[in-house]
Amino acid sequence: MKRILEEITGYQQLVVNLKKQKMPVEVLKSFPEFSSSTRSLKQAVAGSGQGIIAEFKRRSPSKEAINLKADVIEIAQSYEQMGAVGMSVLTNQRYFGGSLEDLQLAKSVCKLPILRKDFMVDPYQIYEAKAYGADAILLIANALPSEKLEELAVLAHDLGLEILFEIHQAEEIKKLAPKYIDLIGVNNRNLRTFDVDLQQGLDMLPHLPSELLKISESGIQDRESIEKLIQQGFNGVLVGEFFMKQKRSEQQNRK
Ligand SMILES: O=P(O)(O)OC[C@@H](O)[C@@H](O)c1c[nH]c2ccccc12
Repeated sequence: MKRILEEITGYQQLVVNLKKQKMPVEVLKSFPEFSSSTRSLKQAVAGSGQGIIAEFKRRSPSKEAINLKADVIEIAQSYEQMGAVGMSVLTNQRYFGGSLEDLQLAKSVCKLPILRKDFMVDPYQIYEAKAYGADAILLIANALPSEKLEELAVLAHDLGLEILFEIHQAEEIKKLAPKYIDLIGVNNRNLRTFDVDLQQGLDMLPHLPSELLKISESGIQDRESIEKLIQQGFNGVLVGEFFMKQKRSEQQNRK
């Protein structure tokens, strides 16, 4: 599997090409969700003791298959029942087996704020996110130059979308002005090597602005880790594979 970050330049070209085949921004603007108000992920995390953002992903570049037959409707509803404060939906087909339709469905069957999890490289994707019902988008510090991050952040905020700004090293926080950051996502997974280290994320906490909400992302495989991360200062966690595998065994047990 090729390394994701190295592919982002190629990915940028892919989005530009797709855009040509896809609907114009004017059409996206006519989607009902485009003019509806957003649900705040930031407030949901701030208002909860341990803000669990539960992620929907069928596969991943580091693990391949996770839960290929997963049904987004069923999972969105069960995440809500389980007490998650938000849901993250992978819309990337190539690496994660997701789609914008998954996002749209998730939004329509639960009341949770929804994060569009994808590699955002072009303003078109921000319009798309809004049109398909996202309440927040992901921006990865390491993936783009500061000017591009700011351009995407300005547009996202103009459209009423919140921003989860993902970093893997403390100094990356400087790549985007704090006014654009609704939530900081500390990714425990190195996107180049796929190595996961929860302690590295914990060690970053003292170096991050105290007034911003912090989410620990990736590689969280049990309840104890969630508790530890929250106790030590994270405001929330983002968990994908662990929950998706639980759902897969529930599905299998029912058969
Ligand atoms: O499945 P995990 O290990 O719990 O990880 C979830 C989430 O953090 C991960 O999917 C992720 C973190 N940053 C990303 C950037 C793009 C795509 C996916 C991701």
